[in-house]
Amino acid sequence: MSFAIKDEIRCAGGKLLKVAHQSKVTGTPMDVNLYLPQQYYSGATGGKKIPSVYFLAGLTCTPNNGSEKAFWQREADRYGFAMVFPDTSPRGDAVPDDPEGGWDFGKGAGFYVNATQAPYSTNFNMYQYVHSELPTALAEFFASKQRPEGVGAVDFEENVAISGHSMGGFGAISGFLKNPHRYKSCSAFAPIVDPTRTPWGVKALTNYLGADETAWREYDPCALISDVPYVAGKEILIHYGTKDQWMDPYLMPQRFVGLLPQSKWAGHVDVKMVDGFDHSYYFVSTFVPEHAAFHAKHLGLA
Ligand SMILES: N[C@@H](CCC(=O)N[C@@H](CS)C(=O)NCC(=O)O)C(=O)O
Repeated sequence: MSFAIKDEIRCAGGKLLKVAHQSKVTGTPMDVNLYLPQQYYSGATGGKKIPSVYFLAGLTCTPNNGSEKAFWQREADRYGFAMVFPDTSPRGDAVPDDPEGGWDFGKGAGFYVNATQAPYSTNFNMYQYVHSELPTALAEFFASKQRPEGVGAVDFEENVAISGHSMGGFGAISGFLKNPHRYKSCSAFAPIVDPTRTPWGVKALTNYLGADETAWREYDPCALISDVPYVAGKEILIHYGTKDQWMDPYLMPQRFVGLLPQSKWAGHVDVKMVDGFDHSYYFVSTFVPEHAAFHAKHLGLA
């Protein structure tokens, strides 16, 4: 599968590539931003492939929000990992949107699930897109590219970690717990962890998966943290700001946090409440260095 490189921007010690490709699972063109760190260009990896961190953005976002405002790039250079910033939904005139005209569902709000309900099921297959089609497509594309002498190879499929913000934090945690062998580590900034009981989650899951709540369990962090057996060595790091304007009733971490001590993941999920921070990328960018160090450790870089 081929990607068109729309822009290649010098950034920190590497480059930010804005690319686009035709997705089979969404049936639409998809934009993706990639950050290739300085080690990619210098080849200074000791012969090892450069691992990747996937960052899933929140409601209303495109691949640009995370790559412009989260400041992952210097951290990627520090440890030597690539960043993948996918879009948050399929887009285009043929893609059905929120009939209510809201920004919390439809375009820009794919919730990283595979929709089963018409008319959304044709395009809104963001779970399969992010966790399967995109990594395979990136691996194939980079394998097919002629690498100049000394340029490092990137691992988009095996030595990989996942992170996300808000709706993207939900996508990162649910994707990680549904595939606990696939990602080395998971982190989230202000994630929606109780989607079956909070307005953004209920609206999205009803429309994408139907009114039968048993279908929601497949993606629900509260259900998954209780049901999924612990996998040795895996950890989840989560930050919330105490002044997050969406905390109540949209994010609502209380039930998830309350389930942790009895869960199989007890002791392996670190939820940090940080005083005075809100929901914005000022909050996200402040804690990206801590998340980068966490992922670097799990990716064997630190
Ligand atoms: N109406 C607001 C609310 C949605 C919102 O807060 N989105 C968060 C994620 S849940 C976000 O990252 N917004 C874009 C940004 O801050 O760059 C917006 O359009 O941004």
